[in-house]
Amino acid sequence: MPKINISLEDEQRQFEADVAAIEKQWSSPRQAHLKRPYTAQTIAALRTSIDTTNPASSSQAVKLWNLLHEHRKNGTTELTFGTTDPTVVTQMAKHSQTVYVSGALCGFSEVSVPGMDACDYPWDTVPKVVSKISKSQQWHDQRQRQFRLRHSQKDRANLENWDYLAPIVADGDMGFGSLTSTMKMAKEFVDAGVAMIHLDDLAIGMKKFTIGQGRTVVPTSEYIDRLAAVRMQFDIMGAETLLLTRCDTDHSEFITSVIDERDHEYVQGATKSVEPLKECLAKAQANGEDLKAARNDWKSRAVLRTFDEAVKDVATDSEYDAYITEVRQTQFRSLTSRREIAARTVKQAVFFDWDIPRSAMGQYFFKSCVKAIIERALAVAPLGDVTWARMDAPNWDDIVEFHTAVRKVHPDRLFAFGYTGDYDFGKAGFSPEQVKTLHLDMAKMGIVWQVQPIWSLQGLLMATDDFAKLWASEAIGGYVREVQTPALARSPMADGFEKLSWCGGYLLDSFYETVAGEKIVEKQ
Ligand SMILES: C[C@](O)(C(=O)O)[C@H](CC(=O)O)C(=O)O
Repeated sequence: MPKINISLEDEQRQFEADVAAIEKQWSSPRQAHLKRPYTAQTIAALRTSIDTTNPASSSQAVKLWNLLHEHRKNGTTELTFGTTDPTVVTQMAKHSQTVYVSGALCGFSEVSVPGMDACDYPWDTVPKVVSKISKSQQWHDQRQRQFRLRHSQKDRANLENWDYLAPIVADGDMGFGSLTSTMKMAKEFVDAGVAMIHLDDLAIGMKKFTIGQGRTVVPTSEYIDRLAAVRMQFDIMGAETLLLTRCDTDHSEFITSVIDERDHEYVQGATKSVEPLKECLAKAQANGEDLKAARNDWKSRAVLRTFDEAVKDVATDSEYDAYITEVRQTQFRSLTSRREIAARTVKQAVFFDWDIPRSAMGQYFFKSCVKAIIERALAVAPLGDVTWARMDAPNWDDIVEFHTAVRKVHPDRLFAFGYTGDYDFGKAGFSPEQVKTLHLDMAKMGIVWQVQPIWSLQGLLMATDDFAKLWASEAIGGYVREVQTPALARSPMADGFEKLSWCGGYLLDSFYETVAGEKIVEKQ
């Protein structure tokens, strides 16, 4: 292997130039809001010798950044939906300016063994789908360009000209493993051409929405580390890729560890001396009892409370006032510090044990509230570009409280919001009129990117069901009437249906013609 032929002085000069370029990028209007826990020197030293600092992901990210800022300025919003299918993406491009690749959808349709959205598929599943979609977008852009440019300038006025290169936003879930898995995933996303990815604070292997138990979050410090790992990977690549800091703390019921005192206010403990939950459930299982009922019975016997609530239960009003006033003098108090204040301000002993309720997997009980979500969102905001507080159910007051509080600290913040498929707006107190203008009302709070992530599960399945029924009952007669005729009627130049344009027939011909040396473009 030959040695690298560079003098020590040149190597140093190159390194200093790299550092200066990184610092310049970090102070640009696109990146100036970001705060890293590392220096440009560290990043410059982590790079390879080959310049990889201009990936397609960067131009797509800047396009998205500009689009979202335009919406923020105008009080409007981008509306998109989730898909994994490149053919669907071509039609979205006419109406939406971004595309969403949902992890839930990938878990159903893009894996060898499908399953519920538990993020248990390989970490490169979603990046691969982004790559597929991005290549397809580029191909549609290429074949449209070629089709247009084979027409005279005058004729082009009547041809469609879609922006197929809609920035792709993708689901990075919780990063799928250790920090290095998260970095690898971020790298694959950038290489795939993604414009923005979101990462959340859920615990790996514990993402559960459906079985009557809430979700599990990781400590704030672990959430921050995850996002810092992604930011570092983007920086190593010199990428402008956007990071959407999603927070899944809303309605989470567990936390994996109490290592970070910022979380202590929300951890629940037993306030009665009962047997550990784990033992109670093991006994119930051995006796063939209903585990859910046993769990609920145990919870009512253990009387789960946060430490502050436990103090309130035993203190007089004036004792509690003295306790909470002192607690609030510092923003994040550890349990030890809280216990110490209670010992001084409250006469009665406070029984509180957060180990008794721990699950067999070691989780602690966690009491979610809007304040906890706000604190987490603020803790990670400097590492990211857009913020999303994911909600299990739409709650207008919570939405307003969250966005108002974060905007107080970051007035220019961009926000995202996902409408989960089974949101029951009526049950959540929304009138039909409110739902009609909800996207606009949210836009006014800076929620500039709004997504229906799993449209495929509701919309596409319904459309497919309808068509399958029609085809089975009316065959080609039904097809001609309901599909072919209206599709062809979208001429002139309905995207995809005229002159084999969508299918790339002309592009294919032009490859053959070009190789054969024929002049195919009538230049004006
Ligand atoms: C956005 C999401 O992460 C997804 O995978 O599409 C899901 C969607 C959903 O559950 O409806 C989520 O919000 O967690």
